[in-house]
Order: sequence, then C-alpha cells, then structure tokens
Amino acid sequence: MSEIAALSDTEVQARLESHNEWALQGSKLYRRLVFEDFVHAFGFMTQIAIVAEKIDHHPEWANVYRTVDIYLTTHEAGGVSERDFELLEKIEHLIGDR
Ligand SMILES: C[C@H](O)[C@H](O)[C@H]1CNC2=NC(N)=NC(=O)C2=N1
Repeated sequence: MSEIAALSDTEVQARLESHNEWALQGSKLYRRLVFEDFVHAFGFMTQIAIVAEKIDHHPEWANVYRTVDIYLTTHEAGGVSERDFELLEKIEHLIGDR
C-alpha cells in the first residue's frame, strides 16, 4: 500500500472552487445527486463502482430511492487526498455523459 497524505482544508477549499456542486463536510467531499428514479440512480452507482474498482478508490455513499449522497475520503490518509479528487473528476465526467 502506498502512503498518501491528506490535503489541508485550505487546499481542499481552493480545489473545490472549480467543483461548486461539492462541499467539504468534515473530512469528506460531499455531493448529492438526484435522478429520475431508482433505476437511474442505481445504474449510475454501478458506473461509479466500475470506475472505483479500476482505480482502487471507493466512495462512501447512501442511496434512498432516487437520491444518492456521495462522500469521498481517503481512509488511509484520514482525510481528503488527491485520490478523492481523482475519483471526483471521474464522477463528474460520468455526470457529464448522462
Ligand atoms: C489496499 C487498497 O489500496 C486500499 O484498501 C484502498 C481501497 N479503497 C479505498 N477507498 C477509499 N475511499 N479510501 C481508502 O483508503 C482506500 N484504500
């Protein structure tokens, strides 16, 4: 396992300036997605799951019907790291493709 450092809150806030839909919530990046229905929500989660497995970095999330709350944090760093921004960018890319 490679060591990865958590970014400072200041650094995270600066990086979030280009990702207005996301917020720093405690030690996690957070975004809520609301879909047409459960099938679309779960389909999107499946797409994220494939990407997450590929880069070996996984979201924390909660799904209620057509809402998906996504939290990105790096457990081994104890906070937000570059890896969370890598996954965030990939999620944003998938959102753009919807
Ligand atoms: C061994 C493997 O790299 C680790 O267990 C990975 C897997 N996915 C992970 N996902 C997240 N969100 N944080 C981690 O620290 C993490 N660690």
